[in-house]
Amino acid sequence: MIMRPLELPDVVEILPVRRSDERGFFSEVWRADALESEGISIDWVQDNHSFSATAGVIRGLHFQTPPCAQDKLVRVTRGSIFDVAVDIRQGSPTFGRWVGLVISAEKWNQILVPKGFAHGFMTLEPNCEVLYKVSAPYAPAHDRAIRYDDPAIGVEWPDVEADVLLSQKDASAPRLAYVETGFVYEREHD
Ligand SMILES: Cc1cn([C@H]2C[C@H](O)[C@@H](COP(=O)(O)OP(=O)(O)O[C@H]3O[C@@H](C)C(=O)[C@@H](O)[C@H]3O)O2)c(=O)[nH]c1=O
Repeated sequence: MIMRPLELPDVVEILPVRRSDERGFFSEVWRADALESEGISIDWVQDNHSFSATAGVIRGLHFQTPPCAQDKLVRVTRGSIFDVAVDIRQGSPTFGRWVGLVISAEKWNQILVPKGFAHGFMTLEPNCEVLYKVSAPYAPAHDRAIRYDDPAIGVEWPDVEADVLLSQKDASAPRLAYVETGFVYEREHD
């Protein structure tokens, strides 16, 4: 597995190796011991799978508040998405900043979005299947959404020449300034 840090510290792109032969391919998509040697140790407790039928579907920006916060490891087995993580840790030097990258079945890459970040994605084509692991179970009372187009965050969503399609929850989500995220930035020890 190749690890590639992104512009926001702690958000990481992971590139699993794909071993191909005449039958197809085999790939280790998560391996605790390999990631532990990179300083990443996470106990996953739930696997999610979502399907979006059209291009332009936006899900997000979502997170669960502490103590039900979730790390997420996201990958795509069909189609492609523009995936976004936003730093929502109060006091963080990068609070409110976002990072985005294309995750696709073709690239076979993954993004690790840690606790303290809101997460969302836009489908870049029809029929996208997104799979992700989370480190805490779904807790509806702690589930929060932030507006995908909050100007204070300024995510540059790609132009996919399709109407944006949102859930009702996401269409009425508040801006980050009005959300109590519950995350406080902890400076790393020297
Ligand atoms: C997230 C979740 C939803 N649900 C239910 C609630 C609802 O009836 C239905 C759809 O839920 P949502 O509209 O919240 O689904 P969706 O908008 O796809 O939410 C997801 O978006 C991405 C960006 C994330 O990061 C995820 O953590 C999650 O928040 O599924 C579960 O049963 N378990 C879960 O873990």
